Amino acid sequence: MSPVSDLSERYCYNPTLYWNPHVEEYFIKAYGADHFASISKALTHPCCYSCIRVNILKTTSNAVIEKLSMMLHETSNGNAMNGMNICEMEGDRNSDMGPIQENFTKEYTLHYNPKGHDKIATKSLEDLDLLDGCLKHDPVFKCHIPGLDYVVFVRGTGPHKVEYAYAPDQPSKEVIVSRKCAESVLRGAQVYVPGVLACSAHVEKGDAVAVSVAVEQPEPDGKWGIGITRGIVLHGLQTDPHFSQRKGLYIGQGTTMMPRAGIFRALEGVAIRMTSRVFDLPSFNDVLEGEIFLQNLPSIITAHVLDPQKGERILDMCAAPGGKTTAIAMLMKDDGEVVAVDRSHNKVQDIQNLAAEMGLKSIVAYKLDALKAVSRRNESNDINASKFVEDSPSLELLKSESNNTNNNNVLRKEICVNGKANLQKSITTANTKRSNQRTKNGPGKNQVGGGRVEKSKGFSPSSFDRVLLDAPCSALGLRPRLFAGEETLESLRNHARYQRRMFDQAVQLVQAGGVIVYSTCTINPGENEALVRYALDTYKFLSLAPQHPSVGGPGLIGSYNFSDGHVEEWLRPSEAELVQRFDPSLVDTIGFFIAKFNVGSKDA
Ligand SMILES: C[S@@+](CC[C@H](N)C(=O)[O-])C[C@H]1O[C@@H](n2cnc3c(N)ncnc32)[C@H](O)[C@@H]1O
Repeated sequence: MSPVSDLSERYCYNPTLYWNPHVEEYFIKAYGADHFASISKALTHPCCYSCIRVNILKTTSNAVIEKLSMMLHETSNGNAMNGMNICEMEGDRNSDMGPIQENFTKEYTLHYNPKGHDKIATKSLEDLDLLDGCLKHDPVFKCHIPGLDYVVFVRGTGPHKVEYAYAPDQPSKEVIVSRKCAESVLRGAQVYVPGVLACSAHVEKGDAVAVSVAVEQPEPDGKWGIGITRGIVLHGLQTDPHFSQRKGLYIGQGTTMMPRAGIFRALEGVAIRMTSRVFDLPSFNDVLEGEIFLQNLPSIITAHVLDPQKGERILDMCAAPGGKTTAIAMLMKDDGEVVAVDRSHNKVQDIQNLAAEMGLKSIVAYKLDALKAVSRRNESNDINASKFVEDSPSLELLKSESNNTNNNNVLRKEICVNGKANLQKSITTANTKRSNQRTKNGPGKNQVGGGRVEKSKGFSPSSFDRVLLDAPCSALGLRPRLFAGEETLESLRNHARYQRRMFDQAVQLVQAGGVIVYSTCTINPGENEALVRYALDTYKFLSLAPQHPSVGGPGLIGSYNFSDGHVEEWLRPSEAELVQRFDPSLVDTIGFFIAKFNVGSKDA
């Protein structure tokens, strides 16, 4: 093999997804080897569209489309919008994924699949002609599904062949980034300082560098590891860490924003600005903040299917970072109460911060284990918050703080999020002192992200109109994914077990006549259907919602796997119409599952 073709094989993007061997065996049995190989392949690529939820309480889809189009227009005049390049809109898909993407926009096949993979119908999608037209002419366009016109798509391109600036006679300047960093870069992000693991010697600010990713490899002890000490020098030699394994794991080329030493000394900041990417997707970091939210389409649909109404009390059981919570509050026009719980303190803060950024006041967030979401009899506290995890100054005090410090925004955010009756608590002298201190000095570092989180002891039975259980899962369907080896058969089984127990809590908390939506993201075959069957068998007053009026079609029950251009409807093929409306390439999660239950009389 000539050195040049050797290099072109090396400097390309053609990853193999590693699985735990038992899990791989299990999936191959379930899907068949070819189908599973195509799922694996599709997982390593990002969806070629970015999906944006417009905050219609602050702006309109048309205004967002106009602003984004203007930004893209500036891009075509040479000013990059976070890396998006409108000139490449027609794309130069390589043979790897190109045909799949083509299939997605033209046709898909429906399967009814209660047990096996019996194909029942193949349909061409007339709706998609319209969509196809949009894609060709408009890089930014509104979702055509009735009722979802607050969703906007921005088209990206890829995979592209990147011309790495390597000179065959000398080692190229290179950077290795972490897997998490690479997954973000594939979705449009820049390379930030903490993501850089290794770098060539003598790299200066402004150098062109080839960017590759270190993916976990099997180690002799049977575990997975990357075997790189951060800061290590790359020499462009076979002896470099991961030299041979990095073949086919190049995600683009970029320009260093600081010299090598700076990259490993700095705590934050952009280390490399990507100039050529394998996938060209826009990054929305700092773009129209508060007006738009980047969110996968199935997540948006989940909140939509819950169909929350103004004035209602809604529970979001595993809520962080708050994507669906904020979607629910927006659909309720911020009128009512959205109770968002998560078991992680920091993640509850994320919910609070997001709610504040989006200007939503109807959201209250608590730290709570969803497995204990129903309060015990003598602890019933539908004031809910039992105590603050961190100090909790009164609403009035927070207001005065916000007027007196330089970090008004952050504090105002906290007031917005926590500004409910239950915040009006007595405060201790110590709290007052600390708060006064903050008033004087401004909030400390810990407060900047929103330092107060309330703990809940749970909620009274039948105290919610609707409950969303966005159950924790393997998240195996999220794209792009460069490593899947951490999931074991045991962990897959555990997810299923916990989901059931959480569902039991949801059933107790929702009132008769209410709604439960169960959603999860996994490619684990049969798992989601098993929960639905368990729910219907155990709770006779539950029924699968036959219809979702605001979407204008039959209910959204089932999952769609589009790895090879096929959508699979698992439970109710007669209700597949809504899925038909999707262009599966716009669905950026493989195997997302949503089931909506109507709650009848619990006495029955
Ligand atoms: C799939 S994510 C939820 C995503 C979220 N619904 C959204 O749309 O932004 C799962 C979340 O469940 C939380 N979680 C896991 N186990 C939990 C438990 N026992 N109680 C409460 N939250 C839990 C995790 O901390 C994680 O934030």
